[in-house]
Amino acid sequence: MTRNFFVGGNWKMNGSKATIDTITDGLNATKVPEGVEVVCGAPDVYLTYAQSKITNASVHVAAQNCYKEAKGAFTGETSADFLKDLGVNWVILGHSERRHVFGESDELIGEKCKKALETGLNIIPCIGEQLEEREAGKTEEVVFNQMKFIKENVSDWSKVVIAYEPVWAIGTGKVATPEQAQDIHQKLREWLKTEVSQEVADSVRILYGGSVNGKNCKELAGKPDIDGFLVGGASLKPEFSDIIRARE
Ligand SMILES: O=C[C@H](O)COP(=O)(O)O
Repeated sequence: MTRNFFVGGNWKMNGSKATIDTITDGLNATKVPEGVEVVCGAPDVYLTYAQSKITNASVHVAAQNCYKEAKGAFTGETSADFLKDLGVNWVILGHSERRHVFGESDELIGEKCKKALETGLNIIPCIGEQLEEREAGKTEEVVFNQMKFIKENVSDWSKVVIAYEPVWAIGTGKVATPEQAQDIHQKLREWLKTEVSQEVADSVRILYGGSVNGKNCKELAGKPDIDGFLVGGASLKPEFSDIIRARE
């Protein structure tokens, strides 16, 4: 089964109109290989601005989070319905910074996945172990448990792209080795086969995230169960174009 290569950028809480102009100029000038999907997670306040600047038909805009309710007294939150209304069809959910800086639980992330899918969005749910958990030999236990809460809330797997991001590799410059990443990706695919179906295990894209850059992307992209990346820091830089073309 061929899974189209997928490159997500996560700008996190970075940017300004001026820097978005530079980033989107780069994206618009990038020849995205056929079949490759590119989605960039912009801060909410810049979603419409980023959309207005992207002319490359292969590049789409994502939100970095949304809430589990459609509307109401939830000051400061963004609903999946708002995103849909703006024509934003992708949302990153359960990023490690949402989990560990803002204390989002597996339950809440599951509810957000459910609501976003019901609203018609495509979702990029994120999972990944912390350093102590890896060192304690608990990586599989942690990521399978995170997957359980996602699975219980997924109605349509064709709208899901999973991002495996070991927390110790995020923003640290300490990338997982291609073997470490492949090992967990392959185990996640096995888990999907057992817990969901062979078809879903074969078709769902599993991205790697954590210190991906223009130099290390090719070797990671060569691994059979790595279907793309979720890129933080390097998605703000010109090297993001090299990552988009990592399989060439
Ligand atoms: O969502 C992206 C990840 O947090 C990776 O960030 P990074 O590429 O800066 O390590």
